Order: sequence, then C-alpha cells, then structure tokens
Amino acid sequence: MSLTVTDLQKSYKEVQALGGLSFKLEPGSSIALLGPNGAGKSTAIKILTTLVRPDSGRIEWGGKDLLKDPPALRDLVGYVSQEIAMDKVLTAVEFMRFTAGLLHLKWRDHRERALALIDQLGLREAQDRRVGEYSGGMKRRLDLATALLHNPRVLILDEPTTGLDIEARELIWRLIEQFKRDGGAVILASHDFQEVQHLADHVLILEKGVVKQSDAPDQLKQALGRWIVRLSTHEFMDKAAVDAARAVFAEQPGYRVLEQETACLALACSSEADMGDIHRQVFAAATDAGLPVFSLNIQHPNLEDVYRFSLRGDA
Ligand SMILES: Nc1ncnc2c1ncn2[C@@H]1O[C@H](COP(=O)(O)OP(=O)(O)OP(=O)(O)O)[C@@H](O)[C@H]1O
Repeated sequence: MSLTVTDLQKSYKEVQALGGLSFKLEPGSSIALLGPNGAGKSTAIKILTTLVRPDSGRIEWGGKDLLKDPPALRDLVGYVSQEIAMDKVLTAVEFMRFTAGLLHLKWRDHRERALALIDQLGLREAQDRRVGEYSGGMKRRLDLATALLHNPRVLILDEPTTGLDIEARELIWRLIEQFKRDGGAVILASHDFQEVQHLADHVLILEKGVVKQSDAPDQLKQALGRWIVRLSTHEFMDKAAVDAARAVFAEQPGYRVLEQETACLALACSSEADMGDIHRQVFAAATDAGLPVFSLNIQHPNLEDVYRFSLRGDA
C-alpha cells in the first residue's frame, strides 16, 4: 500500500504555510522535504502526525482518507522529532514502557519488541541507565526506538542527525535504510544536503508553502546542467565585475547564467565536454573579452546547487 498526499493546504490567518503539497510514497521508498526556514516543512510534518489539521487536502493509505481517521493515521506513522523530550530519570526500558502507555499499547505484548529495538539500536548495555546520562546520539537512537515501537509503516523524521557526530549519524542512517529495506516508507525534513542525498529517493523543495521542485535527486541535478562553473574575475567581485562577466557568458553558446549572491558568477553548462575542455572554453571566453580570471571552479551539480538555484528561480 502506498501513501498518497494530495493538495494539502494550511494557512495561519493571513500566512500561507502550505499552498498545496502533493506526493506519493511507495513502501520501501523515501522523500525529503527541503526548504528554507518558514517554507512549511514543519507544518507538513505536523499535519502528517495529526498535530495540526489542514484547511484542505487528503492523506490516503490504501485508498482510505486518514484525515478523517486521526487514530489510524497515528497508527500508520512513527515520528522522530527535532527536539527530544525525555524524562531524564527514567531508564531506556522504563521510557519505552512509558511510551507504550501513551500509545495505549499493552506492555506485556510489546516488551519483547521494545527490548529488541533497544538492542538493535545499540543501547542494550545502557538500557538500565537513566536517560539523563545519555549522550545526544544515544538519546536520538532511543527516540528512534520509541518511534518504531508500534511498528509504523511510515517513519517521519525531522532533522534526525543534527548535532550528532559522524559515527552516530551513520548509525541512524543505517537504521533508516534498514527500515526502508523492511518495506517502510520514510519522510525526512532536513537542512543537511549530504543526508538528503544519502537517504532520499525523491526530493521536494518548498518555499513559502509552495513546491518549487519535485523529483529524484539525480534528475534534479541533471536538469540543472552537466557542469556548474563558478568564475571570479577579481578576489572580491563587485556588482560591476559580475555584470561584465554575465554579459560575456549570456552570449556564450551552451552556457546559462545562474544568479548567486557570493562574489562570483555561476554558470550552468550542459555540454558533454570534459572538465579540461570546459576550463579552456571559459578561460578563453573570459580572456578574449578582456576579463581577468582570478579563480575558476568546475564541478558536477550537487543537491545544494539544485536547492540554491531553485529558490532563486533560475533552475
Ligand atoms: N502556529 C503558527 N501560528 C502562526 N503562523 C505559523 C504557525 N506555525 C507556522 N507558522 C508560519 O507558517 C509558515 C511555515 O512555517 P513552518 O514552521 O512550517 O516552516 P519550516 O519550513 O518548518 O521552517 P523551519 O525550517 O524554520 O523549521 C511560516 O511563515 C511560519 O511563521
């Protein structure tokens, strides 16, 4: 069964937090919500976890509209929030038992699963220690364990690895990947492009509640171009220098000028030529026009480029 979200809309008085969010999520797949502060990611997550009711739209699972059945939606999803609220005096096992109570789950039916999750998340040795003594990474793992306790089919994670060290981050990533392999679907909100690239099969870029881009990460990168070229004609390029370079490359076949705030000119190039040829072409075009070349950076587009230029409306 798949999760189908159709045209979710939500406004807070005159502020439109979500202006029509739609996506489809198959079992074993993942979607990442990317967007600047205020884009509507938390609003989407709150709607999907029944914390906020949308003004309109549908959330369907197997054809059934779960907005009409909030307990069924809560059964379907497990939620790992950005801020971890845990009672510091409880041990991991006590905390799982407490969570089971909140979810109206019988502890005797779920104790074994809780202990298995604690083990799977590498917390067995610490399971009888107070959560207040746990590191940030351990708390996050315990949070993930509690989110999985009722065996959800969809896992929703808000910034799951912010502030964690590399080992803790990679452990969480492996657990999310395992959840997907077991047929679970994942919805992720993150500002971490590496995380999104690693975990997401589909990326949705939001701005002011509106979807700016929606596709697989590789498709989004390909759509931007084959190469991203960043040219500086001076150490600190001012507007006049950027404009002079822009005028040269606006006329250069195969190149597209992208906007960028930092002091350089960003270009997208769709040519199949290799990096050395691109370097020679850009260098020649600049010097033929009398522009000095202070620095030249050429690389394939990454998700951060897609994000940056989507929000500028240039992608
Ligand atoms: N309870 C609320 N009352 C009024 N406005 C709200 C409320 N919650 C969110 N908003 C507004 O809705 C818009 C979307 O906010 P939201 O928190 O969903 O964005 P976000 O993408 O999660 O941002 P961030 O990355 O900062 O978490 C913003 O303009 C925000 O100010």
